[in-house]
Amino acid sequence: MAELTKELFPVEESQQTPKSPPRPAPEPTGTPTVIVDDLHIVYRVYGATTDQEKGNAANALMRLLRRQGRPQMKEVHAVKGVSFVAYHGDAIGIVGRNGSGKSTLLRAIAGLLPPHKGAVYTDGQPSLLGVNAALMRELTGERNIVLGCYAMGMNPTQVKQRFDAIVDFSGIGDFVQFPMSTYSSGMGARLRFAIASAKTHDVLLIDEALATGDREFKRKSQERIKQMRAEAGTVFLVAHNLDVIEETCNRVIWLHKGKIRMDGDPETVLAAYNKG
Ligand SMILES: Nc1ncnc2c1ncn2[C@@H]1O[C@H](COP(=O)(O)OP(=O)(O)OP(=O)(O)O)[C@@H](O)[C@H]1O
Repeated sequence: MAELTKELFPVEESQQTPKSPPRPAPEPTGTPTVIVDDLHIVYRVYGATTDQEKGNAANALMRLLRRQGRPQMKEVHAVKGVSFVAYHGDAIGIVGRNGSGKSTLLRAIAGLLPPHKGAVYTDGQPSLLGVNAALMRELTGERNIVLGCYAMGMNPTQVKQRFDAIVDFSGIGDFVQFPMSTYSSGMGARLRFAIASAKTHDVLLIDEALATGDREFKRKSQERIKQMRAEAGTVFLVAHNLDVIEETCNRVIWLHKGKIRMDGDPETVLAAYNKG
């Protein structure tokens, strides 16, 4: 998740505007699965300092004294009036600079963040698969597979049926018997993806999950995403690696400072994004 100081690489507005007018989003291909209607997400950060308060001893002392009273509150307007409709079979890549609101949008679609204004409607249960997805580090891979499958609504017979395939797909081998705290970040990400993709999801939200796997795992996971699309779910994918998005998605949404700058086919949107 990004931090407050994310806007590290601002560029001129004029540089970011695509030369050709944005193409409309692709024609609907199925029934709507996710409707995002004028969505606004605002974070409230307590104890934040203002610009005038930074940087000297007197201000630091004042801050210390003020903390005895009510903490200061700062609002971060992370998503600003985003609207779109996603359909069955869509794999939508979300691109944008650091801090543009990609992870926030995914978390809002997953129902983890309440809208400040507007609404998200989903047909079916959205599942968010992020690099920090909730597996338990102190438990073994085996235990996490079993608990993860139960958490996704499988019964014991289904868990037994899928267990070996999950271990195979993750490629972690004998490490499955060790606590996840002994895994590298890539191994953890692979296991998370293997568990989450063992089930057909109505709406699967993937946040950078492919970024840490090696080349072979990336190839396998792209195949799996294609398969999930074919099984009529909707996939959202946030990744900084644009090749992954180009190869996996049929549609791309470009977020800029919390707003949609472009929504359309990958070729057009990524070309404009790369120029920006
Ligand atoms: N928990 C939070 N509390 C306060 N502000 C937050 C929080 N999470 C994100 N933000 C702010 O919201 C804005 C959007 O952040 P977000 O993480 O959604 O962007 P992102 O596009 O996913 O960034 P990145 O590419 O770096 O992951 C940023 O200004 C960020 O600082």
